[in-house]
Amino acid sequence: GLGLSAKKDDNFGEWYSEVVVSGELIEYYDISGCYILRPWTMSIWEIMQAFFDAEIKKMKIKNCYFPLFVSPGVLQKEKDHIEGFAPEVAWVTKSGQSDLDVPIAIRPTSETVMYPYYSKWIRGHRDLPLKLNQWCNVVRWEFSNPTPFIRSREFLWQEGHTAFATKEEADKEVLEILELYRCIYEEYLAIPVIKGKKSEHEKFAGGLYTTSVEAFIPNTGRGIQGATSHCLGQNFAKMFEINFENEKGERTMVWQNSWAYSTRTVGVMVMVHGDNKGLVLPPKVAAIQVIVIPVPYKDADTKGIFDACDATVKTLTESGFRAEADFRDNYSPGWKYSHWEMKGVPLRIEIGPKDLSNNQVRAVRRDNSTKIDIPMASLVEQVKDMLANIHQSLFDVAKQKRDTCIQVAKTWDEFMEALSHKKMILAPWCDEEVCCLFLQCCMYFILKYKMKLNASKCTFLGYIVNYHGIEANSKQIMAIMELSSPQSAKEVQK
Ligand SMILES: O=C(C[C@H]1NCCC[C@H]1O)Cn1cnc2c(c1=O)CCCC2
Ligand SMILES: [Mg+2]
Repeated sequence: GLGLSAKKDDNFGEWYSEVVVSGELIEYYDISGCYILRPWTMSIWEIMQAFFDAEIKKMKIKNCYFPLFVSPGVLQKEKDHIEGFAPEVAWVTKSGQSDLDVPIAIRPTSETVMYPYYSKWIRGHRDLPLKLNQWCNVVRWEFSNPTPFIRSREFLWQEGHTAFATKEEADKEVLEILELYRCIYEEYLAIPVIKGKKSEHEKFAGGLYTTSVEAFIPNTGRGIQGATSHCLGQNFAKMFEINFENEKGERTMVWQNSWAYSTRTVGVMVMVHGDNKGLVLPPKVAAIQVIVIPVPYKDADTKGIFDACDATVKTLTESGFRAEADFRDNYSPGWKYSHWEMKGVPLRIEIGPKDLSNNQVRAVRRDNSTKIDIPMASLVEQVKDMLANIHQSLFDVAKQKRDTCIQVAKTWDEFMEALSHKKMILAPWCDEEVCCLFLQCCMYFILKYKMKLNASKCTFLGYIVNYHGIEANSKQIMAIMELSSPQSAKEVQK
């Protein structure tokens, strides 16, 4: 088909909705907030899953699978955290023509599904640590504007649920998992993230403390939560009576963690790296890293060109790269260039009559369109370098864009100034209830006044940056503004 009609910097929302479809990641579905994940998405998801699954297996975390359905009794068990979310819970009330006598909830997350069984399975200290994870879908009947990958009514994720005898073990694992999430974003998706601890107000209500990796979307000037790793303390152990007899024979409650990342990762990758020609896939997660296009010339040696393409794919595949050739005879080379650019394939190799006679190929980078001629003899070496370069360059560009959006604010006026310019604000943060509440109110009126809209919710995430070094020299806090909807961010910009 033709190129994108919306430009990324002119109409970000439009551009995003279009590029996820044109790039063949998503097909829209007739139920609002639900999307079809096409193979181009699943291949990205599976590459990340393979990494994360291998890493948690090294940590002796085992996969399991709990039912999709939650009985109402247990769901209400966790009072303070569930009631804030209740409207989002989807229920099954009928089977066929007949009503169920008791409606059944569909899991929005699995604490209440799993923990009654943790209580049953954990008796003595020898049953600890109990460390389980599941790869599954969850359903949350969101009301604010649905966005593919970022906010949908059903999504895929992994959810880890672990139980330990001591707080020290739990605290340690929270950060080990957070590091894996940083790795997914920075080493696989080439997206810089900030590790942080959420404010009391923003943490998971059922937990003790929440850590997360926060990404930044330059086009909206907003932070976005990338993944979370919570220490639940003994809150759920108290509620679900998950206790054990320790070495001294005392009955004591377990210390728990829960952690997740989801298909939201794919949406963040599209938003950060995509451009007006389409998707730009970081090489580590590209199902096809190198696409080889034959450029036959009317009377040129077409067979020779095709054979050279085959040989190129074979050599690259044998060297561990994901390479394919596009031999379709019903599309022109030019059409194929645009098609594979739209799908974000990191590297294109063209082989025409000249390349053939010079025993070389023409390589074109998707991220910055630079072209180089590569002698067949050094094909593998140079493709390896180019793909590594593309990853690093995608990361550096994203980091530079984010860092230029970080503004230090030490006074209220500086804060306001930065806020109105779609900045990510680095400000001192005391996390005192009063101060936080005051800030919340001010933010609400600012947004309301500025936007003459009823700002549905503005989330002010205070962060204690646990970065090495920063914590040593000051309690500087990364405060990340996440407005609840893109249009409100645009309004603030005006
Ligand atoms: O899901 C979590 C916490 C935790 N769940 C397990 C994985 C890690 C982390 O996401 C928070 N949460 C978010 N959203 C909802 C709920 C909820 O508990 C409960 C019901 C409705 C929607
Ligand atoms: Mg939610």
